[in-house]
Amino acid sequence: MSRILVINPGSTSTKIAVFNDASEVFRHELTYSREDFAGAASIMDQLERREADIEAALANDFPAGSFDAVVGRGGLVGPVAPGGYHVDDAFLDIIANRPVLEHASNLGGPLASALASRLGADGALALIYDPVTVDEMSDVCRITGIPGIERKSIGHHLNMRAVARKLADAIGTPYESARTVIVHLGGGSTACAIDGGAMIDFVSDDEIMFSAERSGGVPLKEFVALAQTVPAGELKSVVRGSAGLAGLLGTTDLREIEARIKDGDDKAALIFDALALQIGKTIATLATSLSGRIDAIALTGGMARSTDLVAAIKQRVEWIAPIHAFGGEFEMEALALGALRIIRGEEDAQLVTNYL
Ligand SMILES: Nc1ncnc2c1ncn2[C@@H]1O[C@H](COP(=O)(O)OP(=O)(O)O)[C@@H](O)[C@H]1O
Ligand SMILES: CCCC(=O)OP(=O)(O)O
Repeated sequence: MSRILVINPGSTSTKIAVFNDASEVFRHELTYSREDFAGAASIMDQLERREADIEAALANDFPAGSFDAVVGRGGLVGPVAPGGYHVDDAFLDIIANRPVLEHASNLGGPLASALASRLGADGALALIYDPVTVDEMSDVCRITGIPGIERKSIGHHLNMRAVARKLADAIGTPYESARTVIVHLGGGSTACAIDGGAMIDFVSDDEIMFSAERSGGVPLKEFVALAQTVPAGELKSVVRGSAGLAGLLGTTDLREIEARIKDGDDKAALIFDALALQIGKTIATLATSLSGRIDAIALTGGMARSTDLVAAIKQRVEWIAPIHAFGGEFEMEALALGALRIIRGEEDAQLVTNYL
């Protein structure tokens, strides 16, 4: 039996789980407020506190030597192939000194490395799996109208690939030959088109659909004008954090918005309709990348738990292909199963230096 520690750092939480082979035997969520990290100038400054909290949460049940592998969600390391990666010095150097973007998932690798040393058995692996910057985009999908600006494949690859496999099972088509569109709907929303097992096109959280707290795509002329009025340090929060449902309706909680609609709030109803429309437009865009030949579409992430939102999206785009909802995320399971395949030798863990 192999024992695997799974770590998933988010902006306000660290989710941890322990798996004995493929069976989850322990799960815990450590939550944080803004004040907890008030003294942390960068994401990496949160490392010590998060590491100590994970060790404390595991101390009673899992002493030093307990784990064969520690696998983290992460991070913005740069364009790499899908799969598992050793968290080695080169990986840690990139994440600490030149990540693609500041994001909580950058802590996944450093936490996996530190905890494999402290709690791992002899030779325990420190891994990440399907990092946020997996890139399989086809060349034609990268092009924009501005020389030097290319579209990027940055988002929820880990959950999307796990859901794509579930979708393939649900429709009875091998994952490797299914043509699907997968949409992750959460704090940030991203989406991809899959053909031949590869994510050949990818829509990031700043391109089309807005989400709970991110802007999606906006008219550039308006944005350039706005950018001239906002201090440089505050611009990021205009598109990430204070945007989307947070900016439009003052809450990131879709359940609260649905309650407002039931109470007769017309503005909430309009924004909800716009949310479904923008998600539908994202799906239609990716349908074009698959030349319209699509077996099925999957909706996942927290917002895919909303039956009303799923119905509103279906109404817009079910003409493209059947739509399946997989509410929530499957990241912990995906990380554990990826690590297990590596421990069993069914898959090789790679080195980021092979790509970067
Ligand atoms: N049962 C539900 N019904 C409607 N919306 C939900 C439900 N559960 C979660 N959500 C919404 O999903 C969004 C958060 O998605 P999630 O994937 O958990 O986010 P994160 O990106 O932070 O992990 C929020 O807008 C939340 O209100
Ligand atoms: C940075 C890309 C991945 C992402 O947006 O994750 P969250 O929605 O968890 O912030």
